[in-house]
Amino acid sequence: MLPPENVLARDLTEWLPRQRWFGGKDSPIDDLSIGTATELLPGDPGLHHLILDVHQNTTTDQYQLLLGVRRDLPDRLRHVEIGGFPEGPGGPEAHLYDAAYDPDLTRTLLDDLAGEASVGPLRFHHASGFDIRTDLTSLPITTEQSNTSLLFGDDYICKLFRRLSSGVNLDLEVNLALTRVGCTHVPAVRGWIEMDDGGDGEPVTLGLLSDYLHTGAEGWSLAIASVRDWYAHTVPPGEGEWAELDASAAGGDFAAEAERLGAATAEVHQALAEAFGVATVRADEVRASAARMNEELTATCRAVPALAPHAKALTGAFIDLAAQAEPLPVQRVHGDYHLGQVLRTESGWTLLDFEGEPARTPGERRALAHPLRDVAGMLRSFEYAARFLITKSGTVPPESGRRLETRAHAWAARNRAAFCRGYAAAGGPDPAAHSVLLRAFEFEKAVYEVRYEARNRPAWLPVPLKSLAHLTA
Ligand SMILES: Nc1ncnc2c1ncn2[C@@H]1O[C@H](COP(=O)(O)OP(=O)(O)O)[C@@H](O)[C@H]1O
Ligand SMILES: O=P(O)(O)O[C@H]1O[C@H](CO)[C@@H](O[C@H]2O[C@H](CO)[C@@H](O)[C@H](O)[C@H]2O)[C@H](O)[C@H]1O
Repeated sequence: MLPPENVLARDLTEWLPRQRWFGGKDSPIDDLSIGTATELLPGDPGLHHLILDVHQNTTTDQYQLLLGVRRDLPDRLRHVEIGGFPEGPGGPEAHLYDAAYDPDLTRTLLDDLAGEASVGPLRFHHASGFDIRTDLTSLPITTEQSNTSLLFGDDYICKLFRRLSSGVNLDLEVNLALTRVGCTHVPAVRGWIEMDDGGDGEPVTLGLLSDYLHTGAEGWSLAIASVRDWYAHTVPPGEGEWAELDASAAGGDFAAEAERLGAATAEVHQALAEAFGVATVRADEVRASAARMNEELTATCRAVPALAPHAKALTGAFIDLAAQAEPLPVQRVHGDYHLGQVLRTESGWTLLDFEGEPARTPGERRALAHPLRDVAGMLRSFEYAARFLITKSGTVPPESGRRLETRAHAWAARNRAAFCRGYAAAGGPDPAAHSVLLRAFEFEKAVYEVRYEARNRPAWLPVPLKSLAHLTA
């Protein structure tokens, strides 16, 4: 049983803005209502699937929540408690909580996927001919995420999309299409959950079950380990400045991996072109894109004044793009490409999360783009990795800021070059031959990052700002 809608809506309005994956943190919630409520498991504990309609300013976003209801809430679930009902002097009789963290309830998802269940408006599917194991216990992963993913044993990862959009989810669509054309750089899709109608006749994807690559190491962690080694690599007495050190001599050099990652990226771009086709944008459309990049810059400077000192240099890159505009080939791309979206397994690099940037509209995320847009995303990520330790921790050697900055720059430059080399050698458009386009894409992404960090992780804001200070100097 659920509490009255107004009580539930009140509790959720208070709880939602504190969630990492909530995309509307920069303005208050004007109204919240329950779009659909579907009972997936009756009893105590009980499981309900909710779609929340969240109204902010002039927009309404839909979020998905698995709501658990228990009479007694064990301590292990206290941190995900949302509220309780009915309210009374003796405390609530039942507790409401985020059921993604409750393995007693999430096993229902595997049962429903295995059985291709239909429950109310929810449809569960498995990949044709694949038998889903149902004897696995879930564990939520703890990385920085826009969605919530559950590990089922060592076998599967189930991504539950938090903010929903109408139509087939990009991640599902792209993964299925890449698998169809034989691309081995994505994990196999084993099942998905969708809802009949998002209000406009289109289905809405709610979840995606894929093979869990349990031997994989995240690109971000590998890169950070390499940067740490690079900072710890000390100069033998009397042998000069850090800047003169040979980065290849430091333990944990990442350049060979960066090069292989560049090659895998080019192969995925070719597979995306094969699966979805290639189009051409006219020169005037490229000029319009450059103008949009600049408008975004202006708006972001207004929202985050710390960006303003870099505005002139950024505008210069967008003006150069407009001035040299020519027709460009465009295709489906990753759209939010960074080191947290790639896993190194024993057989090579795997790409994850084709959903595009969470702060963009569904239309913007699906838009075709020149493949160097993804290359620019990864170059930004090398900048982030190089500067993360300087900005975020006090554990780096006690050297002066200038020397650390020099060292950060050397790591980023080495890995940027290796990635681009691998990308071009594997048949991608040569980044060196498109420097104006690449710079504009990189600055566009940096502007997005400044806004993203200001909204979601203010403590990270100095990371893109410091890198911009360097790139625009
Ligand atoms: N198939 C997989 N195998 C192993 N780990 C995965 C897999 N898919 C995702 N992950 C891990 O989960 C993290 C978040 O996944 P991602 O799809 O990027 O979620 P989000 O859209 O919420 O950012 C990844 O950075 C990776 O560490
Ligand atoms: O992975 P998501 O699809 O949720 O992407 C969003 O969050 C990312 C951070 O988790 C953010 O990426 C930025 O930070 C990364 C380090 O954490 C860095 O490697 C990226 O280069 C940087 O852009 C991403 O921009 C955002 O859309």
